[in-house]
Order: sequence, then C-alpha cells, then structure tokens
Amino acid sequence: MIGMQNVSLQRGDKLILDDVNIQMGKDENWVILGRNGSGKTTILEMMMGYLFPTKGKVNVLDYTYGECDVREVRKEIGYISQTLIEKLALKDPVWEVVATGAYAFLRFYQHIPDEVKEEAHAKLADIGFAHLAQQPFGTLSQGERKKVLLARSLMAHPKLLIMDEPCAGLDLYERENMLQAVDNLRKQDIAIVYVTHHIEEIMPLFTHIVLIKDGKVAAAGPKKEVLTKETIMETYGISVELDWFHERPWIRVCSGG
Ligand SMILES: Nc1ncnc2c1ncn2[C@@H]1O[C@H](COP(=O)(O)OP(=O)(O)OP(=O)(O)O)[C@@H](O)[C@H]1O
Repeated sequence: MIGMQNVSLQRGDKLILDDVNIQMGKDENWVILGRNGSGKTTILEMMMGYLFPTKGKVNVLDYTYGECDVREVRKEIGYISQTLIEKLALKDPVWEVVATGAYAFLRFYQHIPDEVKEEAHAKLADIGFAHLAQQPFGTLSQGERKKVLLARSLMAHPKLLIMDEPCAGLDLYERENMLQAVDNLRKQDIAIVYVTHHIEEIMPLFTHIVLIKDGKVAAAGPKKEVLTKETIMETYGISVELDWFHERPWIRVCSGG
C-alpha cells in the first residue's frame, strides 16, 4: 500500500527525515506518533507527493513517486487536514462542500450533476448529518466541520485516507463522535494513515503504529508490540503506565520529563 525506503529529507543544514523505512501493507491501518517537530506531517506530505525526498524512494498504492503522474495518485487519496478546512467556502451549504470532494474542487462554479448531489446527501446521512445539509458550512461547529470533511473525502472513493490530527481542538463529546466515524470506516475498503498527539485516539480499527523521533523511525509494527511504556518513554521522554481498555490504549503519566 505505502512504502518508504531509506527516505531522507534535507533542508539547508537540517535533516528533517533521516533514513526512514516504513512498509504499510494492504488491510492495515496505521497511526503515526511522535513529538512536535519530529517529522510526522513531512511524512504525510511525502505520501501525498507534495514533498520529494532528497534520498530514497516512496511508493503509494501501485505508484512510485518520480515515475508517475502525481495527480493520478492524488485522485486515489483522501487527505484531511486543518489547512483544507480553512480553504473551503464557508457560505456554501454543507451538502455542496461535501459534493466538491467528488472532483477535489474547493468550490463549484458550474452545474452539479444530480447523481453527485444525491451521493453528497447520502454521505451526510451516513454520518447522521442529513439535517445539516442546507446549513452554511461556516455555521457548523469545529467537530461538525471535521465530520463533514470526512464525508467529503469519501466522495472520491479513495483507496487511501490520510488524516492529520483530525480531532485537534475538539471537546470530549465531539472527539468521541469523530473517532466513532473514523472507526466506522472499517466497513469500507480504505486504508487509513492517521497522525495524532493523543494515544487514546488509537481506535480499534488501527492495526499498526510507527513512532517517529527526531526524523527517524523509533519503532514500527503491530500496535501492541510497538506501543509500550518503554517505547513511549523513549519517544516522549515521559514515564507512563499504559493500559488497553475496550481495545484502545490509555496512559497515566507517572512523572514529568
Ligand atoms: N522548509 C523547512 N526548512 C527547515 N526546516 C523545516 C522545513 N520544513 C519543516 N521543517 C522542520 O522539520 C521538522 C518536522 O516538521 P513536521 O511539520 O513534519 O513535524 P510534525 O511532527 O508534524 O510536528 P507537529 O506535531 O508539531 O505538527 C520541524 O522541526 C520543522 O521545523
């Protein structure tokens, strides 16, 4: 599904990624964890083909970057980030914002085909938002906007969905609501790559974790092997106790770093 082989990225004197090797298989859903500035977003941007490595190779789906048309790859990937929310039209009705996902447009300037309209309404109904369809996007809460973005990303029937901190800034209720929508994606044939700062967001659908430290892979593999109090200490420099409850990891901090 995704392969990064000996990937490094140098910007001036700074080695942002240092010999990163990650192999994400089909039927696996991955979480990327790491401290601020460790290189997580840089990795996502390489997966999207927005950034190219100074060394190494990146394969996504059946494509190899550098040997394919990046626009073709992007058609098969959904990308959810705060930056995208900021670019969408706040005055447009919610269903229209969802419909733009079918073409990766930011807004429509032409007729929207009936079947696209219908699918947008159906996607909103799937997340329990049929009642919000006509409301201007800008009037929604942050949590509602993020769920709408999720519905929008599914309009293009992506094979891969990349999510950069989709729960950032959400209250407990909105976060759990969003996480449930993410977990429900298990019913669809989509591989997910998810970046977060919050370990408890690792929902049961996630199978694998990669820990990034200072631009390097500190550990990668099946979630229960990779996520331990020792690896958390190594990555974050904080001593914790870790418990799995309802197939989600929860941490208790023992002492500051
Ligand atoms: N063009 C650039 N020139 C120099 N350094 C850069 C450049 N772009 C990013 N960086 C640095 O690369 C590092 C990794 O950034 P990145 O945004 O990938 O981190 P992150 O793990 O996503 O962080 P956060 O969790 O805070 O979002 C940071 O230290 C950042 O300052």
